[in-house]
Amino acid sequence: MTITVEEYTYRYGEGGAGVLAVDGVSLTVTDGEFLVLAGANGSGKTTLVRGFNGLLTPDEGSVRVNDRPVADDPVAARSSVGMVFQDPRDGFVAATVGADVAFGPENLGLPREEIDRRVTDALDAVRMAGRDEERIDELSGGERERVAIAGALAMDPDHLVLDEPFTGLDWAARRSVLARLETLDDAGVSVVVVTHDLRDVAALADRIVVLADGSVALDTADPVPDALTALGVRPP
Ligand SMILES: Nc1ncnc2c1ncn2[C@@H]1O[C@H](COP(=O)(O)OP(=O)(O)OP(=O)(O)O)[C@@H](O)[C@H]1O
Repeated sequence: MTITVEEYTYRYGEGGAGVLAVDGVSLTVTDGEFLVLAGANGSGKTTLVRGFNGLLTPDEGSVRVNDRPVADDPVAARSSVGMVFQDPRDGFVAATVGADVAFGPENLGLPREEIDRRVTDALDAVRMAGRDEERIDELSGGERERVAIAGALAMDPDHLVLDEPFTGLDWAARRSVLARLETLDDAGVSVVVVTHDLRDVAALADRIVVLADGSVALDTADPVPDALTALGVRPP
């Protein structure tokens, strides 16, 4: 179970004429690996991870998920790679918390009891237990982010990618989500967390990859604080 990125290059703009956002990145995320992808604003982190499940198609290079090219089977990639973005305002498909988290598992055609079990479990992990009936448009920003994380957890993906997941989360929710990520990681799920602040995740990370100007500037299990600072990343 791996995500394999080879020479991923992506340019924004009509026909790829604009900004070169990611410039030939190669990266493998293995089974049960906890990878932190860091880098200053605009270094290409989001553009890179959006290719992991086919939300973006690279102009050059390729992404394979579990040895299958994403371009050949984007539907398989989307169920295998769970993805959560910061400020998931437009990402909700239902009006209430429980219905939204249940939507993914329902589409997998799972039995009702299994769906209910996953929804309960995922809401518990983000400290939203018992709030199934609440309307998403009446939640705070951090609560909405927690629902989005629960939605990804309920899919039970092989890989979980979280783009700036902790920014809006209070300390209790943050600790709870981190504990769940650790459990999943121990169970063999690979976890990719995008951040420019390593304090929350340094203890869990197996490896830290730092992007600068769309390229890999650092790929290490044991980063030197000065090297991180120089790349615009706050050390743990
Ligand atoms: N929709 C877009 N249209 C044009 N350029 C874009 C678009 N999205 C991102 N870019 C540019 O691509 C580059 C990489 O952006 P990206 O969002 O991948 O960086 P990031 O590392 O995730 O940044 P941040 O830490 O701010 O989230 C930046 O120069 C950015 O201005």
